[in-house]
Amino acid sequence: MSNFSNQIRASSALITRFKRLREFQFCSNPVLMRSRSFTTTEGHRPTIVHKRSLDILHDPWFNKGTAFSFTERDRLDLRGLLPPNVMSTEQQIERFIVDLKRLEVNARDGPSEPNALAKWRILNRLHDRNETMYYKVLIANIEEYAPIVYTPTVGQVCQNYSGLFRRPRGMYFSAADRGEMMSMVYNWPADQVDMIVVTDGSRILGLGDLGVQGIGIAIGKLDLYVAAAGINPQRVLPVMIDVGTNNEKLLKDPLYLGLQEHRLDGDEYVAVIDEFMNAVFTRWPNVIVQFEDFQSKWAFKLLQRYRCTYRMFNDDVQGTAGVAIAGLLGAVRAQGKSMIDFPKQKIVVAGAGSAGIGVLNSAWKTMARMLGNNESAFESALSQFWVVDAKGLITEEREYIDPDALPFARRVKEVNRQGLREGASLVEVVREVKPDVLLGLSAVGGLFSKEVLEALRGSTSTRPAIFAMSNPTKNAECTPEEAFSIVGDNIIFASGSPFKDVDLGNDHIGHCNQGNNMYLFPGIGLGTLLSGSRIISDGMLQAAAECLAAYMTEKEVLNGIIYPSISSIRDITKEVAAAVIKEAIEEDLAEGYRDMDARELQKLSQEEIVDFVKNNMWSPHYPTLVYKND
Ligand SMILES: NC(=O)C1=CN([C@@H]2O[C@H](COP(=O)(O)OP(=O)(O)OC[C@H]3O[C@@H](n4cnc5c(N)ncnc54)[C@H](O)[C@@H]3O)[C@@H](O)[C@H]2O)C=CC1
Ligand SMILES: CC(=O)C(=O)O
Ligand SMILES: [Mg+2]
Repeated sequence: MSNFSNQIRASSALITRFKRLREFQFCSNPVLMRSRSFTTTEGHRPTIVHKRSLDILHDPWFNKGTAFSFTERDRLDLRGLLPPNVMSTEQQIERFIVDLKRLEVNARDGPSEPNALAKWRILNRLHDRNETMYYKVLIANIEEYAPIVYTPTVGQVCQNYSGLFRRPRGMYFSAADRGEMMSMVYNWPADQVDMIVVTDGSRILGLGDLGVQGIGIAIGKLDLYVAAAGINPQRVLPVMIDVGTNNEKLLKDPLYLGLQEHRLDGDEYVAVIDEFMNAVFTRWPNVIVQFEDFQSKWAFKLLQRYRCTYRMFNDDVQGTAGVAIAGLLGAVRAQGKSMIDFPKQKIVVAGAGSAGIGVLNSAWKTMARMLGNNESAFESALSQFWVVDAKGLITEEREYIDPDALPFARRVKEVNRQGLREGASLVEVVREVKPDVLLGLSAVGGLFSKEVLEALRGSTSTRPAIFAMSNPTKNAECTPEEAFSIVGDNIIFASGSPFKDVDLGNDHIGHCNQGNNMYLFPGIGLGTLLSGSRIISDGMLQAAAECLAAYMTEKEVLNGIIYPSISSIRDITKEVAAAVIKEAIEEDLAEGYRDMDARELQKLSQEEIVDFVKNNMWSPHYPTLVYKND
């Protein structure tokens, strides 16, 4: 034992001497000295920790794994608990990425779905070991790994969650917890929570009711909050409200992790959500709650119920609407027209659920505003939309129309004049209307069939736009290959989940945009947090959408690029957050954040607001740790 200790001490003394020598050489080289400030934790204050030894290694927040320095290992009783070689962060990441990539090399037929799930597993395990490194990897490789932690793979993760579940992440409130939620929220270790993403699992992406397994989508969205908006990962909380499931397969599955009873409904359901909202806002009065993937039946009702009382929004209704508006305005510009021509666009929407109706309402209001914002402007704007759901074209003749879809039901006489009728099929509608835009939020993969796309060739637009926005990939209404090959090279194409650009030959690229609410929700949340607004107003949401629309340059939109690349998501999120703050200030809603009170906020210029946002975005780095026993 003592021999062994002596050996360790001797070799570590040697290593220390070698390191000092290297440090000396390093310090005497001014170029290396400059670059050093980027690679060490110098300049960051130490973090006081109240644990040592294995407790540190098992704590993903403090853990640095093989990157603990020798002095730190001594200080924190870690000596002997880690392999002796001290790695830099860069080395750690390289080792991790090599492991991740090995899967691709080994896969017989190239990257495949099981591969994607395996990547998720590896990333998730990294998250459990070392959160700092996890977010470093995610931020540095966002284009590659957003499709793993978010759509499309997150859909598969939710479908398989019972099997994938390892360490718990987030909180679960169930129908069985009624009356207990107020005390339960205190079981969460963090005294401060900035962002909650909550789902009841009733409509996960386009995959339907996945019950308790829907927690995966809340986790995925919050990963983007950290990576894109720089929300501190110690202050995010994924939440699953398990009120049962109507998915018969899950009800019978012996491995299912949730309540095996049918969903609560009516007043009983609302009482559970009310109790949850009351509990979280009591413990964390400044938290922002994002509702995610609630079935349409409840999405609108809960939004109306809470939006004037709590800091909350519904991402599927409001985030999607903003992203769609930005894309629709981009599509107008891509035709070489001014945005103000938007009210002339003929738009066919397939899908009248939470997402479709959210988009329609927002597009209607945007057109009406451009036309003068009066009664006749609203009336005239309405005539630009044709809505098709599972029963076909919605007209006033329909026996029951969801109240949220009612404004968009076409007059029967009017559609008759157009050669259409109640329940007309999508292909008939496209053929007769000859729309500028065909937008899908139906959750039906392949809905934009060959016939539908052929009908769109008759569009009166110089540059028809196709938005196949349903997720995940297999639920997209069509693929970009289908769209470009059938409708033509000149179209604008966007999809909810990522697809590769299409090679059109002759050095031409058919650009595939990702039209996903990920471009807005992180900025809406961050902007609300930093403004200190108690609610999220329509104006704040509109400002977010306009900011995204204006982000793209004229050259980009003319090339068919209407959304930014995901690699710039941190930058676009910063701009969106600043736009949200500016609007909150203008509407007199901003109450300030920490040292920046409402009056100080009001004095900031546009650039200063952007700097304020930037300075409050968390970035992953290892702080120096110091033990303190109290
Ligand atoms: N790209 C993005 O950012 C977002 C995409 N979505 C996607 O939108 C889809 C729908 O979401 P929700 O509106 O909440 O779902 P939902 O289930 O409430 O609505 C689906 C709608 O599609 C209609 N529909 C079904 N079959 C149809 C058919 N054959 N033809 C035309 N319409 C049909 C239904 O009648 C219903 O109105 C999901 O796949 C979701 O992933 C949702 C939010 C954001
Ligand atoms: C993107 C998203 O929120 C959805 O598909 O539901
Ligand atoms: Mg969603």
